[in-house]
Amino acid sequence: MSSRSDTGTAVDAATDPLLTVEDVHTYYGESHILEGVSLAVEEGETVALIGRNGVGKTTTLRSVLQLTPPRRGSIRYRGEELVGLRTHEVASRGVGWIPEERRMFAELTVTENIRIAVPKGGDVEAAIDRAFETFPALDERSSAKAGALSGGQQQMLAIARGLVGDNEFLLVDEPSEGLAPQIVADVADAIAAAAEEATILLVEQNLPLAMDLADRFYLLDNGQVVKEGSTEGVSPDDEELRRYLSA
Ligand SMILES: Nc1ncnc2c1ncn2[C@@H]1O[C@H](COP(=O)(O)OP(=O)(O)OP(=O)(O)O)[C@@H](O)[C@H]1O
Repeated sequence: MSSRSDTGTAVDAATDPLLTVEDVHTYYGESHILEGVSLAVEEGETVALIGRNGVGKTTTLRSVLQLTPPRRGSIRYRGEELVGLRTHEVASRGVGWIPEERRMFAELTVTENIRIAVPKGGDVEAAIDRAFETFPALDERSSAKAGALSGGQQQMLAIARGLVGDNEFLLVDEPSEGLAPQIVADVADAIAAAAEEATILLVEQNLPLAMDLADRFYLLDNGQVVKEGSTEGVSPDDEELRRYLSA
């Protein structure tokens, strides 16, 4: 939509979304996994990507990161085309990835893990202080080896590492996977804290969690978006969503 200012100049009232995924087709070999996925994430939003196992949620994140480059379609970040870039080039634009397996250095301490996630030239001590401020539970375990942390604490550390990596946009894959319900609540708090600092595209099969954390959602099925909308007023018991999510 565009409007006119008093001086009569055309002003673009709508700004581009931070991330625009348009008609993306991604394959593993001959397997056509994403069959024309389109979605958008506005700056400051948390958007959930939901859907049952194997529908293409992780593949969507991998497509954005150019880990599995799409064969067709467009993915724009701040208006710039990402398709054709290398993954490190996407990362250097401020796009961080928190994969399901929560990559970290098990033999290093919590503090060391955060320290090495700070980009070259960054203020390491300030970044560590800020991470511990955002995630006090990590502060309490600062000298523990990452490998000795609980699953929930490891997830928190993975999110903290994503944030200190100077990322304005985080792709978070299934943070609640394999965690006990009371731990999931802590991880939800950590994501909510991260959402204060970054825009988030969150893959999550835990519907109540996704609805709680996200402003909007996209429901994927068989490599296509079949439903999207605001999470406001959507019940985690929503029958249609549940039907799509049950295996
Ligand atoms: N490296 C790969 N090579 C071939 N097929 C793959 C590969 N990775 C994923 N797939 C297949 O692609 C499809 C989509 O997988 P994807 O991981 O994107 O699903 P998902 O929605 O994230 O589900 P999940 O929660 O199980 O990860 C699945 O059928 C999966 O078996």
